[in-house]
Amino acid sequence: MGIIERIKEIEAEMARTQKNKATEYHLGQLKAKIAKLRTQLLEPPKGSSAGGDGFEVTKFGHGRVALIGFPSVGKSTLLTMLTGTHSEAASYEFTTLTCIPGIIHYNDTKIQLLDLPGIIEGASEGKGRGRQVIAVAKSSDLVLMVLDASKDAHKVLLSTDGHAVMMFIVAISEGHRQILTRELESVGLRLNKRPPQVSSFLTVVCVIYFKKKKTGGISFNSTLPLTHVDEKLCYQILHEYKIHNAEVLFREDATVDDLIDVIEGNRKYIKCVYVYNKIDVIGIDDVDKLARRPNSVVISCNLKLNLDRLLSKMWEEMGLVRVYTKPQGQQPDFSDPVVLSADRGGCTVEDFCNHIHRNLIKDVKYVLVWGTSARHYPQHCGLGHVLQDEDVVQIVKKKEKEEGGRGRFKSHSTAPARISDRQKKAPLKT
Ligand SMILES: Nc1nc2c(ncn2[C@@H]2O[C@H](COP(=O)(O)OP(=O)(O)OP(=O)(O)O)[C@@H](O)[C@H]2O)c(=O)[nH]1
Ligand SMILES: [K+]
Ligand SMILES: [Mg+2]
Repeated sequence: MGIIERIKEIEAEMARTQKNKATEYHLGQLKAKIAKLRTQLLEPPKGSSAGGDGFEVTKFGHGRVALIGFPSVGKSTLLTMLTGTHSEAASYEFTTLTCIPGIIHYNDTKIQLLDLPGIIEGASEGKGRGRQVIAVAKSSDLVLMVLDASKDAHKVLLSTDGHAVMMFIVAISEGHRQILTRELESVGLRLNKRPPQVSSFLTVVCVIYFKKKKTGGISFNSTLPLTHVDEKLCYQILHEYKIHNAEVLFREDATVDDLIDVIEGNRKYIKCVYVYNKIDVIGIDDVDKLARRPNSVVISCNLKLNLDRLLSKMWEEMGLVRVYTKPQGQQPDFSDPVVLSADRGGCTVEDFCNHIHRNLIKDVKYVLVWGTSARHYPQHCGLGHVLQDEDVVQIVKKKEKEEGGRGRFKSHSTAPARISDRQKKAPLKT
């Protein structure tokens, strides 16, 4: 039996099983079984070498954004509008068959936008080009889920005397949104969710702390009463993964799914903006409703409506931090920022230095910072200081004397002329 058939069989068993206290453990175990199979499904088939199907696009620029959606919602039209790179658009479904990259130039950064084939229910199991598309989505920093606003049809039934008696709101785009979210979730993508286990050396936000051990059995603890998972269920899930020695600490009232995510460890937490296209063909009241949904932007490619708002929302969600380098005695080059990201690589002075040159860090004495992250201008900062968008940084090296030091970065400072202008925005930002 193939992996997909086994998943289907377990899903059927879960559907048959009534949910109650007695079946809770069994259901948890089945969930873990499915998670394991789905992970297997994503592994590339043995003996196949990647390549040749038009989906391997080299990463370019400061971030990558993928256009995901059902066929004919306007993904290719949008790529052409935002990047100027032509991607074939037509009224028939599956016009696009591969991955088409374009570049958005925004705020002195370059963002790679990827047009992709439409995906449908079953994509994660390989329907259409589903698996390739999902793999590209997983490699992105942001997903734009494109939805067809015109598919949200309202149907009003009138009684004989002309009064509305019943109103159906057939929200097809909402259905599509749920299907796509499910498809992406089933292969380990988590949209707009906080990871249950995040630990970097700076922030430790752990919903579940989980660590495999060599010996000592399983220690299960929680810092608060749990309503979804108990010790027995946790043991059973771990057993399913053949884990017999581990430390598990629940810091929040997490679910079985969260626990499985932590054990699998291959989940990708990714931001998603819902883009409702084709608002030119629906009424203003419906546009208003869609626009009020969380993380959503309404647009029309045909009428070029609200594309600016989409770009600014995209920028906001990507959380890119532009830092301008200021050589001593000179103005920074405001057209050529070092671009950092809190999610990828970090935004500290150390990250900034490593970005310029990997050997630079050992020569740095301190840096001078102008901008919203500084309390006063310029602020002397160490390597751990966290930079913010549009900060200006001058590096002061250890060996340099106050006057006449060698190299690109000399000590002594002149305030950058444009900074006062730029920082007029500062009080708004902090
Ligand atoms: N009314 C309206 N039609 C649009 C808009 N944007 C795109 N379309 C039309 O929608 C159809 C599909 O557009 P595409 O850009 O090919 O859609 P796609 O999502 O790339 O489709 P596939 O590649 O087949 O998945 C075309 O006929 C477009 O002209 C819009 O803003 N309003
Ligand atoms: K199309
Ligand atoms: Mg297309």
